[in-house]
Amino acid sequence: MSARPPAPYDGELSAEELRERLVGGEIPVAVYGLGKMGLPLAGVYAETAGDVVGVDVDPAVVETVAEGRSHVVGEPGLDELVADQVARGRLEATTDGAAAAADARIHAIIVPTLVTEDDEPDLTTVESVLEDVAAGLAPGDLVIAESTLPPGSCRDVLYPHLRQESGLERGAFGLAFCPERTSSGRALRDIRGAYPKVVGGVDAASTRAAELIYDEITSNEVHAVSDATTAEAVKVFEGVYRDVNIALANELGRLADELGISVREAIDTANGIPVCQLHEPGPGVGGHCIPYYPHFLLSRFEEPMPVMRTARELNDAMPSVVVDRLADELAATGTDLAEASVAVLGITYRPGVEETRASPAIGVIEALREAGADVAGVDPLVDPAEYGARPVALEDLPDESFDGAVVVTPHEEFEAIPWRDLEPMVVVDGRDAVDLSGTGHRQYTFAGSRGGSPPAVDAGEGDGASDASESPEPRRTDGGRDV
Ligand SMILES: NC(=O)c1ccc[n+]([C@@H]2O[C@H](COP(=O)([O-])OP(=O)(O)OC[C@H]3O[C@@H](n4cnc5c(N)ncnc54)[C@H](O)[C@@H]3O)[C@@H](O)[C@H]2O)c1
Ligand SMILES: CC(=O)N[C@@H]1[C@@H](OP(=O)(O)OP(=O)(O)OC[C@H]2O[C@@H](n3ccc(=O)[nH]c3=O)[C@H](O)[C@@H]2O)O[C@H](CO)[C@@H](O)[C@@H]1O
Repeated sequence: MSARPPAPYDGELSAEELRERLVGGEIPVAVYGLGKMGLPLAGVYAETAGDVVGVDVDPAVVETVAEGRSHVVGEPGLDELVADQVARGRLEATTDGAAAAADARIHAIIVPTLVTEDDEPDLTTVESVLEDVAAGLAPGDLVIAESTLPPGSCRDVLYPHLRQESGLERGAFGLAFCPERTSSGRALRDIRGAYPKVVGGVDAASTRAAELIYDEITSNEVHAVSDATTAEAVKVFEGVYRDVNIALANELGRLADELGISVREAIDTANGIPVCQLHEPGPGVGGHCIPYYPHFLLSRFEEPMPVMRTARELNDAMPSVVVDRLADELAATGTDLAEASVAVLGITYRPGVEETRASPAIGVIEALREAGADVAGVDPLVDPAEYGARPVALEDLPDESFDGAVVVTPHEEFEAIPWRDLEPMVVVDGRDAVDLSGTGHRQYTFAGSRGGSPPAVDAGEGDGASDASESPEPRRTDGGRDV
């Protein structure tokens, strides 16, 4: 039986030896999860370490990668990287996680960590990967968790689970939390070094091993923190910061009508000093990062967290806020929302990203249907029918006649919408993404436009000139739900 490859954790290798073995392809790596983040990560590990097996439970994903193709859309450079690394035998793919674990010495976990219907962190997917890893774990191995986790998970869940299932003693293998600070659409750039890489181990040897490995992966610095829990907190804090600040922007955006200004213009101007970094108002917060991370704290600890809780509730209410604005604007034209036909433009949570988890469009569709409206959906990446909206192809929009539209996620394909050819309607633009001046449509831009127009500008006026004295009656600003 051939000797096992060098061990990254047990300290037998000096720092220099570990680096040499890693870049020399002598330390096999398994990456569990080949999704929007996992496939780019596996590709970068392959270009660095040269002996990588990607594991995924989806046979279609594995088949695609094994053929040297990427199933992830909208990631510059990923198609070429996967094709090159697979062709050179540096990257393989399998559904057999236990077999991959038996051969690997580094085990990187990057599968989804979501929340249950009760907003409890859901680690079942991570735990299913732990079963595979434990089946092949050997003394000296290093396990790296990249999936975002509630603080304390490596110490209290992952490490005990791995010890119990593998039968290995404490100190026989390493575990470090090394969060993915990556955004869809720029994953390779981020993983290769856009930001410092944070690493934190369950013990000093785990931190050391992770530090040495990521020093080869990233061109940026590697920031070793005190322990795994600190590293887990860093990642969750980044997300919570964003959720709370988006909520603040949304709360300010809702004031635009009563202020009679463009809050977006005011935010852009206020952000002209470093101490102020207000975020973008919008129709809500989607994706499987930001809406979930606050629950990794809210559900786990006794200390009251009113700011995070209120921010989450406020962001969750935003789809109803924009639908209320549509109802008001339609009423101003004599149309009852309950009798209206409405197109929802953009179902995914961000432009160009094929992801609908927690997308604000889902809340907008639900609120429109609850109001009795006839709801259509337009999206180049997903089928609106799967989200309760009648699918309409972008090119068929001129053949339709809607009373209203809500711009939720402005895919770049929407720049081709021939607004002048569409029947006049009320358009609620949640992202300040369209300029309908002179088109005959009645536009309401949530929080106003960057150009300085307040939210409600009749297309006929064109320049949006108005002041508070002309602003409409103060509106109910909580989406019909007391926040
Ligand atoms: N997407 C982002 O912007 C982002 C950014 C930073 C961090 N993250 C973290 O990375 C995690 C993964 O994100 P993603 O966007 O790659 O998710 P994704 O949904 O795109 O991909 C997850 C992949 O894991 C596979 N999978 C599920 N269960 C598995 C199992 N037991 N074994 C092996 N594979 C399994 C799925 O088939 C899928 O291909 C997130 O939950 C988050 O914690 C995501
Ligand atoms: C490494 C990692 O975990 N990366 C995550 C990833 O997050 P993500 O891909 O989930 O995308 P986000 O950009 O956070 O957007 C989430 C939702 O919030 C809406 N939004 C956003 C900003 C704003 O000012 N106003 C808003 O309304 C937006 O429309 C969307 O629905 O990248 C972010 C950096 O881009 C990171 O910070 C974030 O940790």
